[in-house]
Amino acid sequence: MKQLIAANWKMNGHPDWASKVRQLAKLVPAPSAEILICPPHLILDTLSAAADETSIAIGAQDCSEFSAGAHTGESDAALLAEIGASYVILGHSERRAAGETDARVKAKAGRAIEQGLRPIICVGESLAQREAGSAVSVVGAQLQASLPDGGEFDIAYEPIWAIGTGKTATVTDIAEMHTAIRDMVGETPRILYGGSVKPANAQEILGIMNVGGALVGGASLEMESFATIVQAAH
Ligand SMILES: O=C[C@H](O)COP(=O)(O)O
Repeated sequence: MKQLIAANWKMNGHPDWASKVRQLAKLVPAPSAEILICPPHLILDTLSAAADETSIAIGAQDCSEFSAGAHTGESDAALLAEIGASYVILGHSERRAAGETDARVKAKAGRAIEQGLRPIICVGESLAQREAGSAVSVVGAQLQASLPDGGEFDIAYEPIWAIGTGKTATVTDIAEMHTAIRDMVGETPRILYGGSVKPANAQEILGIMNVGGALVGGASLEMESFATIVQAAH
């Protein structure tokens, strides 16, 4: 399977940013990796229209575990798929910090798969957990409790202390964790790395064994920078 280079725009964007999708398509007309942009839900349909006839996929940043109904403020997976999403990020640490549980991530993943979305399930340890030597067991427990029972999905390993901080995990840390995750989940899911991925370190990170792509935050907001990361994939 191709590596997946995913942009998580978080709460950044504007309908005008459709132009960024067109710019990216021009910068990387024949990418060797799969490209995904996950914009805020409010502009997902606009971005999806801009991505039409390009090889860029559009994804959501979360979805509800419920079907349509009395769930104020939630995003229905069926509707996200309808307006152009093919992926959904689930269990990002910024949502886990706001109370998202493993059980809820698992329920959301089940619902997403049912509606034709491919979940990217995020896991990762805090700095305190890494320093205590429990990074692998923390991530293992998250995986056990939050992965769906079937269907196709990807995993993103994002050490919390490396997100938006400019600190990247070392090659050894990434290799050890990705190998541990691979041993836990088997051959199928891609295992993306996320946490301060940027043009300067992308090639090295994407070359590590068992790294199936990258989930990029800050460096995905400018298309020149994101395109360089896409070009570093294999
Ligand atoms: O979802 C993306 C991650 O949170 C990484 O963000 P970052 O590249 O800004 O560190």
